[in-house]
Amino acid sequence: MKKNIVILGSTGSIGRQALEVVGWHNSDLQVLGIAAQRNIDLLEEQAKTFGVPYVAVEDKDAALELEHRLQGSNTRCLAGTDGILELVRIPDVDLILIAVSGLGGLLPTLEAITHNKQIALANKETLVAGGSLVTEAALKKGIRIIPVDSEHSAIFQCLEDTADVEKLLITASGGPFREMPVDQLKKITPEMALRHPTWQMGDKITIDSATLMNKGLEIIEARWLFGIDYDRIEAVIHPQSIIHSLVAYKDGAVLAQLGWPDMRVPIQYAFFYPERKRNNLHPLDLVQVGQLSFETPDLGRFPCLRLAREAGKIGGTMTAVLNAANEVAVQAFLGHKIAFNAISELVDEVMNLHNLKTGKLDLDDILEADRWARECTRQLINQQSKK
Ligand SMILES: NC(=O)C1=CN([C@@H]2O[C@H](COP(=O)(O)OP(=O)(O)OC[C@H]3O[C@@H](n4cnc5c(N)ncnc54)[C@H](OP(=O)(O)O)[C@@H]3O)[C@@H](O)[C@H]2O)C=CC1
Ligand SMILES: CC(=O)[C@@H](O)[C@H](O)COP(=O)(O)O
Ligand SMILES: [Mn+2]
Repeated sequence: MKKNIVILGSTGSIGRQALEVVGWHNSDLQVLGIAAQRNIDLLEEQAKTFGVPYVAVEDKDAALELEHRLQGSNTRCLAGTDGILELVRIPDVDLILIAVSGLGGLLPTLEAITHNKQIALANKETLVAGGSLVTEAALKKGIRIIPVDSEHSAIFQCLEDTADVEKLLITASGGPFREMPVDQLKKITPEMALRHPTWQMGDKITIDSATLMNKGLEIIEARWLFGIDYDRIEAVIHPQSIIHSLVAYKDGAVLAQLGWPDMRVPIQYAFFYPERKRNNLHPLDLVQVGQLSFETPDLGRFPCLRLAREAGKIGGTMTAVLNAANEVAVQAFLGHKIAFNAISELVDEVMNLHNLKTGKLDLDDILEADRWARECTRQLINQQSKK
């Protein structure tokens, strides 16, 4: 019997690769739903190519236009966040791939858990902002979240008994500015920061990789996925991106997962877990790779990594604030409104201004912290631009 899947964020980098994986395994996988924010041209094409019965578009005007275009076809169009949540609830759906960017992943993830759907999670912002809420809900329902983020997929594949784990070692490429003199960092343009050395990804995560916020977010993501405390999660720079992460055990053994930097591998793994399927990807050739090297991250050069770890340790609403401030700052940088180093400065300032809430958080606490931090970051950006 085919596995019925829904792909949220199908027009993005992960979503497009996920559909490629579906194309390799079309006798095992059926796409029942796809969703995006507003790229209706690609959604329409994907719906036709994969015979998808439901599409959802977050932007309501774009949804109306797509609904019009799909009249007379076998595809039904749903609109807005409610439409995306409706997609998640389709009774026959077995697995939801959450591959939207940003906090837009939180509500669909919670909805998927409520409706007992298996989750393949690419979106890291969901666990950064709402890790306690999401993992508690999943635990209560007995739902296992299969990580798609390459490092977390690697750890998931290497993980035996968490009680025996000494440390998780999360690898980082170091981004395009690993060796740039610190005094030149403020001259970085979005075009320079979008040239990732090893991975082809969406804009937001590519900027996060350049600031190393991505690694900070991934440390928080790992804390929630694997229940390991922050002191036992380390980031290590590995510029070749061949080792996707490692698990060190108390007896001195270290397990790692290796492969070319290609997200189709963790996507396929999550679709078929615990089964492994053959595909036509080039096998890893260690002789061709030649050398694997490692460095300690430079926290002076990359303050975002330090800030993320601090936010994680503070806990409560602070990680939602870190995430929201970063999302707003990254968009402002991409829009040429602020300098590269202003991203970390803004996140730092917003974290300092935040009135922390700790203890058991509900969804409203997280959404309110997110709303406050976005507004605060925007105000700080506006004040700066008036100077
Ligand atoms: N790309 C990668 O290799 C990796 C990505 N990830 C994580 O996966 C997630 C997706 O990344 P990536 O594919 O690079 O991102 P992209 O920017 O390439 O794609 C984002 C996708 O999400 C859609 N989207 C954005 N916001 C919403 C929303 N509110 N509601 C519905 N759809 C929305 C976009 O639609 P539209 O096209 O209409 O704008 C698009 O389909 C991120 O959280 C990222 O951190 C993790 C590891 C690797
Ligand atoms: C592919 C993937 O999982 C990304 O999160 C990747 O890790 C980004 O590269 P960096 O290691 O440079 O952050
Ligand atoms: Mn990653």
